[in-house]
Amino acid sequence: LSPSNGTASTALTNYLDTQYFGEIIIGSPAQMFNVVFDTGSANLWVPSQSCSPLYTACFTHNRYDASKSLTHIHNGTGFSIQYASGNVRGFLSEDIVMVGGIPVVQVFAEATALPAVPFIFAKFDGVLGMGYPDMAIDGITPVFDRIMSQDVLKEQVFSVYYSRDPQRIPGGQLLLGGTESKYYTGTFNYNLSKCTLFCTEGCTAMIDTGSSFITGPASSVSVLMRTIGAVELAEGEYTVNCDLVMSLPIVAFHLGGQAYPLTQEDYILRQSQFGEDICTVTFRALDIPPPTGPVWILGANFIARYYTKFDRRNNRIGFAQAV
Ligand SMILES: COCCCC[C@@](O)(c1ccccc1-c1ccccc1)[C@@H]1CCCN(C(=O)[C@H]2C[C@@H](N)[C@@H](O)C2)C1
Repeated sequence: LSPSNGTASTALTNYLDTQYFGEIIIGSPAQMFNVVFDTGSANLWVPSQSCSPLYTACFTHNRYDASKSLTHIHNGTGFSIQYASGNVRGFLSEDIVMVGGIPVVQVFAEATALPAVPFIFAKFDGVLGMGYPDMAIDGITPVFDRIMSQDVLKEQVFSVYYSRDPQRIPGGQLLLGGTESKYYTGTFNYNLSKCTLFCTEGCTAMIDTGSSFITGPASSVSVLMRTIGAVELAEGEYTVNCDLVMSLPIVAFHLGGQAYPLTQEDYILRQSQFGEDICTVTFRALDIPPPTGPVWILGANFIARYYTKFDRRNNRIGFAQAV
């Protein structure tokens, strides 16, 4: 926490433009964990020392050891959180959690059942939910809400920078309490709380720092894919011929009356597999049922282009051109 200006910065790692995560500390003495700062959820969990070694994904990640922390407070309540990829189960504990150098006494979950898929592919240990309290399982006050109630931040906001270049250090930044001028140009445009997109049903969008890609209603995504000549490879996953990438159109999202264009650089993920280039389109079809859906989820590749300010004071989201 830089005392001068009431902000707290956490450097993020960018793994292949698909996983962005940063370091937090839990307990005394410090136990370090890499976590995804996820605006699509609102709970903190990390793998537990008491996770059975049968769960490979626990074994290959840092695990919280309550018996080694002098500030650990027992809770023991059961915990389970459901993601699109399956659920994570465990039990609640309480301890000092440090984010960007700010300490909070936090109730979090120790994961004792961590599904191998997808967590054996995770370069991070756990998830720190940055979403609203009404998303929190077991009514636990989220980390950022506890930090805001300490009145140590200059502004009740946090900002996210995701770099587009895996070689760039740092791979991103989470800034609590303000915005980092070196990561954006121009001014912020704010969206209305309920932003509509080009889809006819006037669906909404959510900005999700914990999603790698952009997902949208299957009907709209398939129209978009047909327009750009992409072919469906696996369920909801599309690819294009790498030679045609340069001729792909710009795709713009309209949020709060403002256009947010994405170029092919922003929405094509070029990976080489077995020596040949695969060009994956980073739009995915995902039908989320009402009342939440239909909804577009704008993930990392959108945030990498548009530096995002989550303004909790005014309940709005601001975007500026990312550097
Ligand atoms: C930008 O960094 C993204 C981190 C990767 C996210 C992710 O790609 C992932 C990859 C490998 C291993 C684990 C996880 C992963 C899985 C669960 C939680 C957090 C990370 C997720 C894969 C499944 C679908 N998905 C979500 O539902 C995500 C949606 C989001 N809101 C979360 O709540 C779950 C994204």
